[in-house]
Amino acid sequence: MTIDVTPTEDAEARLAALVELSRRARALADAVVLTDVPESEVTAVAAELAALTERLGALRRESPRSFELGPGGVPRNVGNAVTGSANPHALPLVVRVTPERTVRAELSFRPVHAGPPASVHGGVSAMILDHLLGEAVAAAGFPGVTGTLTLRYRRPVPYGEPLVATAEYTRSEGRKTWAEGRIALPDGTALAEASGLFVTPAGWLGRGAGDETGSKSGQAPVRER
Ligand SMILES: CCCCCCCCCC(=O)SCCNC(=O)CCNC(=O)[C@H](O)C(C)(C)COP(=O)(O)OP(=O)(O)OC[C@H]1O[C@@H](n2cnc3c(N)ncnc32)[C@H](O)[C@@H]1OP(=O)(O)O
Repeated sequence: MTIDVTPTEDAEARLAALVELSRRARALADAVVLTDVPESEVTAVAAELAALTERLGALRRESPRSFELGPGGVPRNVGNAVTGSANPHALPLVVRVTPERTVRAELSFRPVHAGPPASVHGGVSAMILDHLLGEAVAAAGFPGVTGTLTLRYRRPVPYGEPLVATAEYTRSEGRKTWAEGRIALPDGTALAEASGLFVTPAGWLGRGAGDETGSKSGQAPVRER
């Protein structure tokens, strides 16, 4: 995997502007799903948005930014659909690895994530848990891609309320690694639970810290098996 940019002061300032643009785009999406303004106003705003989209499209990349090194050599993935601060689709989820190598994220879904009345679409919860389980296997030294993901939806997941998502590695066998996770209320009441099997692609084995496809790319070093 190649690294997109060498960070410079200008690149960081430009990224900060993209992060702000993404934040405003998220607010726009929520405004779209909640607006009750008259049709004429909706039509006028749609026309303005078309013009803005054209301005942004004047210079286009082939794909969103991927893994890259930020200041201090810290890996990041600002274009990621779940965690990317420069991707309007992302919450963005901020994932922390605990000293025990479990992972944890505090999150709050928004109206744009609605599925059933007053609650979050099950596929959106699955997306968050898929990512979090992936972070858990990576934190344990067994990075991989999702092979299977199983969810149990225990209670409706609300939007607009603080929630906590956690996940942990459970076991590994050859290139297969299992993890479990959940989205819960702050008091620990589980709303959605997930278990998943992740497969380390054969091409990732034998790569560790310092390899171009290892830690430099933001992918955790692969543990000996
Ligand atoms: C720090 C950064 C953290 C980032 C976290 C990111 C989390 C996001 C995770 C994702 O969303 S990844 C995107 C969704 N997943 C994919 O796109 C995966 C697409 N599938 C593939 O690329 C390949 O099918 C895959 C790498 C999963 C397997 O291909 P292989 O050719 O390596 O599998 P192979 O046939 O050699 O099988 C190896 C073992 O895995 C098992 N296996 C393979 N695919 C499986 C599967 N899908 N489900 C369960 N088991 C599977 C297979 O049975 C076998 O088990 P055994 O060793 O016991 O025989």
